[in-house]
Amino acid sequence: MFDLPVIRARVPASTANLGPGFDTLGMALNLYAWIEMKQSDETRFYLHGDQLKGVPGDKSNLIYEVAQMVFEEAGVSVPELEVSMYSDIPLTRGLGSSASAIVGALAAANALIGSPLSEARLFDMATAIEKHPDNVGASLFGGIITAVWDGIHAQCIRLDPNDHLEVLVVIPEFELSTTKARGVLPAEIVLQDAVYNISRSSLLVGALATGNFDVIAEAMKDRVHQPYRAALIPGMAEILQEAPRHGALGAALSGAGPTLLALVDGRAQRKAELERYLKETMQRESVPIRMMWLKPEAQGVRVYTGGESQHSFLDIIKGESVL
Ligand SMILES: Nc1ncnc2c1ncn2[C@@H]1O[C@H](COP(=O)(O)OP(=O)(O)O)[C@@H](O)[C@H]1O
Ligand SMILES: N[C@@H](CCOP(=O)(O)O)C(=O)O
Repeated sequence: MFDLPVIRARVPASTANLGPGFDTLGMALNLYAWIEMKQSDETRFYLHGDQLKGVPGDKSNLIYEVAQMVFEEAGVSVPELEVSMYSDIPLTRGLGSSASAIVGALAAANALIGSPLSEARLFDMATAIEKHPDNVGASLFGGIITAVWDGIHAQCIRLDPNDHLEVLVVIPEFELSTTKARGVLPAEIVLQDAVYNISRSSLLVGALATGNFDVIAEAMKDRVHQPYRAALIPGMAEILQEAPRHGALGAALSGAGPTLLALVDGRAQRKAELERYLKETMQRESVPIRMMWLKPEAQGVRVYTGGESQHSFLDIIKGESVL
């Protein structure tokens, strides 16, 4: 019965939209979740680290549910699983924790049964579960992706991130679910706003593809979702407008928020100024935050197929070489 291998997967966090690319642009970040999955006689979850507090440790866990979708699709039965997980990706903050769980579960479950499903099929399934392709595409393929979904199939083009691109994230100490942040959006937008966003989103893809950073401040502006979501995040409207004056290439809400993100040219000398500006602005708004310098992650989900190890799961992920 227990003839299936032990699967370990490392999945990157992601930031979606990058301003104007609502539900289409995504970028993987060098912040990760790790999942170990194996067949078991009884379903058990081992959830490690501060970021997974409150996540269910039974069959209602998203990872178990998504893994079962893979088995069903492939026509195999693996009803009981042992899942260990550690994550550095904060939950419900706009850094793609749900996408990382979905992509990690899809990739691990598929590998567990010998990878019968193609990457393209996993992308379709991930998008159908998450409902938009931006985060899941970035976690699956890494780099920067520009994606479309027709309700059945997802397609994307992946760009290698420019080596000089760095990302400063400002993570408020409160949760904002994607469902709530989508609930404040209007059902329809006017033509001028559509043109405003299409032109900037296209410019941004061009800028990121060519390394022409000069246009990024303009290219990250948005009229489709951020103006509506700004009411949910004190300090956001000011930061999006002013961050370029303090050393950012441009700034945006990360995904559905509440995290704010500044793109930065790593060669610039104004990182301390930007940090100070962001900290002071959020302090003035009485919003506790933490800040993190990140880089775009070129690699998407990485899957390791192995056997039982004499090392503990946490030791294994700390020293990735023994994966
Ligand atoms: N490892 C996980 N296991 C189970 N559920 C998870 C996991 N990670 C995230 N989730 C689910 O995803 C939700 C957060 O998703 P969402 O509101 O889209 O925010 P985020 O921007 O972090 O993706 C959590 O409240 C939880 O229900
Ligand atoms: N395009 C989506 C992205 C949601 O990202 P998340 O990381 O907040 O889940 C949206 O803007 O609603």
